[in-house]
Amino acid sequence: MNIKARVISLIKEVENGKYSNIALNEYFKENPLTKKERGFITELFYGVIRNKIFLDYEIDKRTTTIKKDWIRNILRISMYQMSFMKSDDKGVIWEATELAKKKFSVPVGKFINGVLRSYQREWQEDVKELKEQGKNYIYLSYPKWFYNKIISEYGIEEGELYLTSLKKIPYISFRVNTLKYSNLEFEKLLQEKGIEIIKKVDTVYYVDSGVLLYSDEFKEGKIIVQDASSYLSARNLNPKSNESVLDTCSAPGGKTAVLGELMNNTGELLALDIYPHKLKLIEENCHKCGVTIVKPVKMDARKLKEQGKKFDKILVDAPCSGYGVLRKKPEAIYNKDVENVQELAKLQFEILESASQVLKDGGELVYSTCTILKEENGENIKKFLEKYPEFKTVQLYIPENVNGTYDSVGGFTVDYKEDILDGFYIVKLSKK
Ligand SMILES: C[S@@+](CC[C@H](N)C(=O)[O-])C[C@H]1O[C@@H](n2cnc3c(N)ncnc32)[C@H](O)[C@@H]1O
Repeated sequence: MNIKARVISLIKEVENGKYSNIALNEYFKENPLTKKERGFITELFYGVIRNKIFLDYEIDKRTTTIKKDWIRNILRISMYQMSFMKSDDKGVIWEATELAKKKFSVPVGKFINGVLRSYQREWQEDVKELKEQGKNYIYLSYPKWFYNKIISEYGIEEGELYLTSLKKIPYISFRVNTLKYSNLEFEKLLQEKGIEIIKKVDTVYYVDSGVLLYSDEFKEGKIIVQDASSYLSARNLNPKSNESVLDTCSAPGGKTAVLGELMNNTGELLALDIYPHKLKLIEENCHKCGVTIVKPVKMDARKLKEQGKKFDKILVDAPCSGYGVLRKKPEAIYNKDVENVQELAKLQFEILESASQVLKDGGELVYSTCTILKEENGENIKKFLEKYPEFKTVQLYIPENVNGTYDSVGGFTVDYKEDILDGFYIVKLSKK
C-alpha cells in the first residue's frame, strides 16, 4: 500500500477514537518498515493531527462539502507537506492527484489538484491575515478557549512560545530499571543496535528509535517506557528503604515502580486508584519491574482519613488536564473544554488536602501533574500553603539539563524551554 494511503487509514483510526500512539505502535508492530519509512509515516501522521484545525480551515475555505474522509485526509496530508515539511510542492500535488484519480475518478483527481494549487498560491497570505485578525489560534491549531487560557496565564509572547513548543515532535524514552539492569548495560545495547541517544536524564534515555519496544529487555522489565519528567516526580519523593509510602493516584503504576525501586523493595508501598479495573495495570507493571512490595488498593484519594493510617512519604500525582503531554497525545486538545480544568483543579485540591491529613509530622509529600496550567499547579499549591501553614515547600532535585521555570511557591514547571521532556509540574512539601 502507498505510504500516504497508510497514513490516511491511521488518521481515520484516531478520528474514530483510538489514541494516536497506540494506533501507530500497533501499525509498526504489524508492518516491518525501514527506519526512513517509519520516520516519514510518523511525521505525516502526527503532523496532520497536530495541525488539524489550521488544515481544515484551509480546506473548508476552498470547498463546500467533503463527504469522503479519504479526500479530506489526502488534502490535509498534502497541505501539511507543503507548509511544514519543505516538500517539493509540484510533486506533492501530482502524487495526490494521481492517487485520487486511481481511487475514485479523473474528476476527483482534478478537484484535488485545484484545491491544492489554490492552497499553494495563497496559504502564506492566509497565515498573515489570520495573525492580523487576531486569529493566530487557527494557525497554531488550538481551540480558541485553550489559546485564550494560555495567553491569559502567560501573556501573548510566552504563551505563544508554549503553544508552539507543545507541537514539537516527541522522542520515545526508556528508563533503566536498576532492580534488573544498569545504565552501562543499556548503553552497550544501544550501541550494538545502532540507536542514538538524544538526551539522558539520570536513568532515562531519549532515543531515536522505538524498536526496543519489541526487545527482550523491554519484555523482561529491564527497561520501561517512561518520560524523565514522570520519573523525576517519583525521584523527588526520594523514599528510603523500610519507609511507609503512599501513592495516591497510581495507575498504571509508572511512578509506583520507581518508588519501589528507590525503596530497594523494602518497607510499605500502598498504591491507590479510584477505578478498580486499573489496579490490575499497577500490579502487572510492578510485577514486570520486579517490584514486590506494592499493594494496589481501590480507594478514593479524597477520603484517605478513612483508612486510618499515616505515612512517611506521599506522592500525589494528581489526575489533570494533561496539556504537558500534548506532544505525545496531540489529539487530546480537540476533546476537552474549559470547564474540565476548573473541575480538575477542585479535585486536585481535595486530594492534596486529604493526603496532607495522613502524612506523618516531619513527613514529605510530592505533588505533580502533567499539565502546564497554573490553575492546576502553582495556584493550587499557593491556596494550600495559605490554608495549611504547617506545610512548607522543600528544595527540588532537578538535573542541570532539564529546562524549565520555578514559580513563586517553589514548584518547578518543565516548560517551553525544554525541547525533549514532557511538560510537567513538580513541587515538594514538608509537614512540621
Ligand atoms: C496522572 S494519572 C496517574 C499516573 C500514575 N501516577 C503513573 O505514574 O503511572 C492519575 C490517576 O488518578 C486516578 N484518579 C482519579 N481520581 C482519583 C481519586 N479521586 N482517587 C484516586 N485516584 C484517582 C486516575 O484513575 C488515574 O489513574
